[in-house]
Amino acid sequence: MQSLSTPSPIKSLIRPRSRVTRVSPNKLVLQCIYNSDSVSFQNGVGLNRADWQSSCAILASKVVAQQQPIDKSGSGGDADGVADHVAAVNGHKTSVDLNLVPIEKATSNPNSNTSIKPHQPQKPLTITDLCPAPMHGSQLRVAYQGVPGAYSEAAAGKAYPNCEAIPCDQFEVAFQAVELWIADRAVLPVENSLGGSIHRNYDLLLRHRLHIVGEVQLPVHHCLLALPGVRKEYVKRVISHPQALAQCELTLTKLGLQAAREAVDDTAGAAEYIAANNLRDTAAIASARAAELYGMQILADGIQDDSSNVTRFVMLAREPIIPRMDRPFKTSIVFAHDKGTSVLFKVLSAFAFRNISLTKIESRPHRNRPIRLVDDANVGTAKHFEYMFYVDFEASMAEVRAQNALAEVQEFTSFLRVLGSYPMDMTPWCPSIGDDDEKNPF
Ligand SMILES: O=C(O)C(=O)Cc1ccccc1
Repeated sequence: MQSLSTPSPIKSLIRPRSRVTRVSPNKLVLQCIYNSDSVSFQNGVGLNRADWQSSCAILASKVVAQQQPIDKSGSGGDADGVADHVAAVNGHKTSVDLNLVPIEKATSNPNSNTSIKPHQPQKPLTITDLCPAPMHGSQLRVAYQGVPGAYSEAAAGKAYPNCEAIPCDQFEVAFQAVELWIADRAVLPVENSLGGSIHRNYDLLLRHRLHIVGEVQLPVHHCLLALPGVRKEYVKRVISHPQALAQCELTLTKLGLQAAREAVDDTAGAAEYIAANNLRDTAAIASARAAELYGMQILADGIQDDSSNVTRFVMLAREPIIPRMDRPFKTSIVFAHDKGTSVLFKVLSAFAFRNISLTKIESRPHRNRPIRLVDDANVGTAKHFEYMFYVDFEASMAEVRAQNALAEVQEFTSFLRVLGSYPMDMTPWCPSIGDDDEKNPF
């Protein structure tokens, strides 16, 4: 049975040396003059793009805050202070003076010198000026890791209906595709309700300067796939993404499969590999769509160990979205601290005292400084592992309480970055098909 023709995934891309900047004619050009940091750039050239985009978020938060009642609780955080809070948090330790100048109308002659006119009084900015009209996914190109039939592809379709999903052979490639303007967004799994966090993507979030602009929670329904005619007894090997293998471990054992488990890059890729190589002793854990795409039969359906198996994906973009307060928002941050006692307690209390709920705390090795040695003449040298801490909390950066909490956290951390402030996925979901009691008698 021939597999359907499917686009081949983007292979590794050359890591960009300089960030590609492309400003569309109607896009405002930020002329950001940073004081004390002595960092300045004109027309979006000079400072790296991510800092420029953070400035957009700063400006946007300032604009949004000016539309919100100012917090009179004495906890500070007036509208004027908003840019400083968010500026400090995004790594700009000084206040930012933003002058917005509209660029010249694009002329027909590309070589004409469309120099920026001196600043003249312009009509007041509105949110629409800073928030390009959503494209509702109709023209969006969305990079994901895997091949067609992967759950990441399904997540891309849930996040951006009618988008053009672009398969990439590695998570890193999906990041680079967005940075190189090959894609407009990337959708990547970050955690699963059974298998836990996908650490690779937490590390990549720190290494790259993309912004989290949304999340989708996707119920994952695993199937055991094999070539037509293959019986379960013939299977000597089961291959799939490590997360999928972990999510189906108990069920595979209960199915009596005496087969070796082998991890591959993605679930649908496992099915494609079996079909392409006509492997009659190998089965894949993948989606029903992968079975259809690669001409495979479903030996067992709904084999995840728990019917409420959900994977959380995040959507990444080159620019942050404007934090709002009209719907439930979540904010993701990453921080590190040098030394000092009970720093973690202080960080958590900065949120607790403002009644902000945390939904996630994840620690990852501090790649640049994995171990800190603390000498004590009396008892020798203590070796402290150094960590980066990722925290998700349920508040929008447009809220004064969130800005104040981060301003406080920034006081006792050596590094703090806002990965994104974005709408929570509130879509109802039904657990995967299957009788939960029968599968989970414990
Ligand atoms: O391999 C895939 O299909 C992915 O998209 C990664 C993944 C694997 C298992 C559960 C959720 C996402």
